[in-house]
Order: sequence, then C-alpha cells, then structure tokens
Amino acid sequence: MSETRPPYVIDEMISAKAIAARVEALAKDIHEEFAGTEQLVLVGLLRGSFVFIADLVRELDLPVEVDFIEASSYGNAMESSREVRILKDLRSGIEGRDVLVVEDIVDTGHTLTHVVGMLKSRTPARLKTIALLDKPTRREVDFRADWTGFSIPDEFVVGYGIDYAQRDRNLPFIGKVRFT
Ligand SMILES: O=P(O)(O)OC[C@H]1O[C@H](OP(=O)(O)OP(=O)(O)O)[C@H](O)[C@@H]1O
Ligand code: HPA
Repeated sequence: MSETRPPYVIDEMISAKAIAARVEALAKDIHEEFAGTEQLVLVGLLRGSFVFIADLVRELDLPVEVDFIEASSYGNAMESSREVRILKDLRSGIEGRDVLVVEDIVDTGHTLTHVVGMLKSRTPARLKTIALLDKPTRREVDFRADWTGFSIPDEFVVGYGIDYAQRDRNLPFIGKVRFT
C-alpha cells in the first residue's frame, strides 16, 4: 500500500483503563434493557468495532449471537465520502429478533443512519445502537445512538479498533492524531 499519511504523533485522549470502566458500565445498561431476551444479536460494524465488541460481549451475561456487517465510507481518508458501501452483510436473519448494533464512532452519522435503515427494513423485534465514541459537533445527518461511551470534540482519533488509513487500530487507548 502506498503511504497516504503525512507524519503525525498520537496524543492519548482516553486511557485503556477509562475505556474498560466505561465498557463495564455500558454492559450493565445493555443487560438491563435486554434482560429476558431469548437471544440478542450483537451486530458489529467492521472494521472499527472489532475491539469494542470483543470487550463488550465478554461483559454481557445474556444469550448472544455475534454477527458482523462491513461498512466503509472513509477509505484511507480523514473525511467521509458520505457514500456508505456495504462490503459484507449479516449471515443471520434478524426478523422478529432483538438486535444491538455495535459501532466504534459516530461522526457525520452517515454510516449508522444507513445501516440502521437497512436493518430496520428487516423488521427486528427491537433494534438499539451503541457507539463507544460520539462527535456530536460533526453531525451531518440527525442520528443519536441509544448508548454512547464518550462524547469527544472534533479531533481525528485512532486506537481501540479505530484507524487512520488502516494504521493504529491496535493501540489499547484512544488517541488524537496530531500532524508534526
Ligand atoms: O459517522 P460517520 O461519519 O459515518 O463515521 C463513522 C464510521 O467511520 C469509520 O468507518 P470507516 O468507513 O473508516 O471504516 P472502518 O470501520 O473499516 O475503519 C468508523 O469505523 C465508523 O463506522
Ligand atoms: O475520528 C475518526 N478517526 C478514524 N476514523 C473515523 N471515522 C469517522 N471518524 C473517525
């Protein structure tokens, strides 16, 4: 892959410890909402949510199925193309089922708006959304997740699954990109 990134450093914004504590609290909320469910389908949005969903699912003491959709709108850029491409769909049907869509970040809102619209047309019993991060000041379409881990300012962030041009997903914390 050709280099698409100018030089940058990463400043820590949210520590791994703070993330873990927040994920634990979010799992309690999810548990409360879905207590008694026959089976909850956790739908992770690839690729960014793979770390969050892995941590969240292990905090959930509920009967769960894990499935994934791959959606992409940024490519290697820092700006949304506003065109959400579905590269991989769910394996399972969700009609009449309880569904929780798990996302890493809501920025412009285009990705979750598109995915939630697509999933609602399949008539699940309940469809809720959770995002680890939210950048409310960047919103271009009106979208609010049912649960949010952290509301953050307008900074380009990486780590804990989130990338800059496919790099830095493996950082255990959330950091902001600063060009040098
Ligand atoms: O609210 P939005 O402006 O739509 O941005 C949020 C989406 O952007 C990123 O995905 P990306 O397209 O970079 O794909 P990735 O998950 O594979 O990194 C991120 O993981 C979210 O899915
Ligand atoms: O801040 C971000 N970082 C990485 N990918 C993203 N996709 C939307 N917002 C971001």
